[in-house]
Amino acid sequence: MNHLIAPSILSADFANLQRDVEMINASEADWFHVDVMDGVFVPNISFGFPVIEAVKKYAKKPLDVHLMMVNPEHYIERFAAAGANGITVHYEACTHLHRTVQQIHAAGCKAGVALNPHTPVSLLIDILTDLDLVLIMSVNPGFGGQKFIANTLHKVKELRAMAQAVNPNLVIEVDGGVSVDNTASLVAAGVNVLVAGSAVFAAESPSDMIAALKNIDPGMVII
Ligand SMILES: O=C(CO)[C@H](O)[C@H](O)COP(=O)(O)O
Repeated sequence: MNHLIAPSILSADFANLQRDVEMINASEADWFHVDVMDGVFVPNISFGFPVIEAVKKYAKKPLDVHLMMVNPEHYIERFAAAGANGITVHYEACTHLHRTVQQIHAAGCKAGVALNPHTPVSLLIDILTDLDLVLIMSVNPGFGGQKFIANTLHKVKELRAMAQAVNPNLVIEVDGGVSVDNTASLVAAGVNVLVAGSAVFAAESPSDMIAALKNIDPGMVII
């Protein structure tokens, strides 16, 4: 599949949230990426159900909800009810990851697992067939505007090779420091979904930047 773009509303202007949501609706973006931070799993607090419900009210594209929180299994059904189409939990936050993935599917959502930069992709081998998506964090989660960690490219390639045998339709997503400088390399390595926050919202024209990220040709890059 062609790669998808998921602008992260963490970087949106919350005083003008409806405007930013409508900009994404009208742009070439494919999904909305929604970052939930609890102040425990990550050293930041973002937003919860009311903001997701507000985005859902205007969004015309799927909501990809990334839970950076401990005990996500306590809240799966509420995130689904708030409007999530896909829910991603962290490997590092789930003691019973397989059960939590089943719970996400039972709530009617696509199921994803996120890996922090230090977590090897090989740890997912026994759950890969159950997943719709793996999110490889390319920064330490908690804040937008950080520098892309270059080792992410190796992780993407390794995961794509692992998935080829057991789950060739696995969606690989990357989040953190994504920009026009690394998009082609990431797509060439096997990424399907690029999350971009500050690259989009700090651009002079966010919708033009979304188009630029979307239309990069991975064939131009040798990695
Ligand atoms: O949530 C994040 C980190 O936890 C992401 O980095 C954020 O979604 C994207 O921001 P940016 O593109 O500015 O790195």
